[in-house]
Amino acid sequence: MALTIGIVGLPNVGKSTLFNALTKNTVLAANYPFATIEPNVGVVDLPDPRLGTLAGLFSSERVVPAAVSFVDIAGIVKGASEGEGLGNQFLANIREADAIAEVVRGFADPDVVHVAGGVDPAGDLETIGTELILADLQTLERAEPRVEKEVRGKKAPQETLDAIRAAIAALNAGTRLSASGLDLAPVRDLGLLTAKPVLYVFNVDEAVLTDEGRKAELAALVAPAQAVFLDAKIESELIDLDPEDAAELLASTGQEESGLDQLARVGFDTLGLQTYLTAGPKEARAWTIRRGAHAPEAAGVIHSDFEKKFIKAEVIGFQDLVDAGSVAEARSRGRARIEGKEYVMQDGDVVEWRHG
Ligand SMILES: Nc1ncnc2c1ncn2[C@@H]1O[C@H](COP(=O)(O)OP(=O)(O)OP(=O)(O)O)[C@@H](O)[C@H]1O
Ligand SMILES: [Mg+2]
Repeated sequence: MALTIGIVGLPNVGKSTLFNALTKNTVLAANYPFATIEPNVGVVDLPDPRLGTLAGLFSSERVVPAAVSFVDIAGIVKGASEGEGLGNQFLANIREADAIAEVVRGFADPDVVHVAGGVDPAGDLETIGTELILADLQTLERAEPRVEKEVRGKKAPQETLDAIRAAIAALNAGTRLSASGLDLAPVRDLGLLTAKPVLYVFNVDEAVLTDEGRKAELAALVAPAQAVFLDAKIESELIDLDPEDAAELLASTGQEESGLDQLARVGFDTLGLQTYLTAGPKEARAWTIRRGAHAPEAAGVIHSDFEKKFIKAEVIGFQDLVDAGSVAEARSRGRARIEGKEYVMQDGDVVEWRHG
């Protein structure tokens, strides 16, 4: 499952700095608005310390973590839907994304220009929220006459047209589609942006990172969506440090976990995803599945035949395996379970599939 997160936000708020830190790439992060024009795509490994442990137990040659790809696009300004700034055509680059990470500026540095005049997280959230709604309205209003014609020609079901009209009404009332309660399945192909889950990344400085009250205020602006607080500039320094120095730098800003690890974790959570693990002499590997997925669906992530010809699975909880020290010992302790089609996967299950 290629999980893709599209990064949006105003110009000059630190999207590319964050993207660089995520991907250890060096895309142009520059102190002027609209530094990014072409979209950048980077694939990031989801950090998972369990894989190293598994690789040790199985003497695996390599470790293959789950991956998340991030897409960094140009900044969006107020009026983008009417062509302000660089317009909103760049949003097309994230139509395929599974989720959106919205970067909001919370850092003060007066040397970094803010396109709307001053640091104003609430105002920025409003601006981007509105532009995403307007972008979806454009998409839907363009689709409506085409689908209407298709319905007349019996090439599309009436239900698609109804869904388009209901979505237009919700957006005109200022409601994001994900909060509209509408069944959006008939319009899935349109890649509507406000239908995607969003998480918010507040790009802040040390003053905010160490101020629990301020963080609570910012989190409240986006609740019930999740908020991650990080300093994109520090994150980009962290990735060049060895683990000890990195931990020290983090601790000095009052954090236990790097912002990037937080982002990966919260991103998975927002999307309702989890991972299960496989291990052998070749590789120890994490696989991305939906929370609540049954065993055959999880097997299908490796190969569609595993799902079609699913028979059963041998499942050992990660901690049980570590405690036992080997699969053989876990079996003799009765910790290796044989599970069938109805089994609901748990995060960190170590699995061996049996298929026909
Ligand atoms: N937490 C931070 N504290 C201070 N400065 C920061 C922070 N994060 C980013 N910056 C600075 O802000 C400037 C803009 O960053 P960046 O180029 O990443 O923004 P962007 O959102 O990608 O902009 P654009 O939309 O123009 O591509 C850079 O000079 C960067 O170093
Ligand atoms: Mg940029």
